[in-house]
Amino acid sequence: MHRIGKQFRFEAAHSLPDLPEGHQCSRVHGHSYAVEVHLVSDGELHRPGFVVDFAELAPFGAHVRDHFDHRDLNTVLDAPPTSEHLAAYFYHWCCDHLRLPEPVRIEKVRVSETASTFAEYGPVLP
Ligand SMILES: Nc1nc2c(c(=O)[nH]1)N=C([C@H](O)[C@H](O)COP(=O)(O)OP(=O)(O)OP(=O)(O)O)CN2
Ligand SMILES: [Zn+2]
Repeated sequence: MHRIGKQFRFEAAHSLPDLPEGHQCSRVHGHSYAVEVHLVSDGELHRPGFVVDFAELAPFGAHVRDHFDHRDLNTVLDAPPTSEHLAAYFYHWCCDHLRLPEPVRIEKVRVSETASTFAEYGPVLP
């Protein structure tokens, strides 16, 4: 199997509802988010030796830039803007919008709010 990925970064604010009183994340605060899109393929490489050109992920970068960078994430997502909900949203966006040749698949999307945390979302493996 070949695995490739690309990282996208954006700055945004959020607050998280339904947390115990006094929890620091119930206050509005910001993160420098990192989003990684991971692709996997068990097919042949394409010249000059690509699973796909990383440039095929450019539409995702544009979506992140246009709709997430320097935004209040509570007004962007329909769900509380946790790392988990963001990872699921980005995974489904990539599945719906990226045109990837068979047998290339989106393995998972990983979202990090900080250098020490992450959440991943992808299909259940057989
Ligand atoms: N499972 C999750 N837990 C938390 C999330 C989340 O999205 N998923 N988010 C938060 C907050 O957004 C918070 O800003 C980040 O949490 P945390 O890394 O705990 O915050 P710190 O940078 O202050 O971490 P320290 O190690 O305590 O410095 C919370 N939890
Ligand atoms: Zn936060």
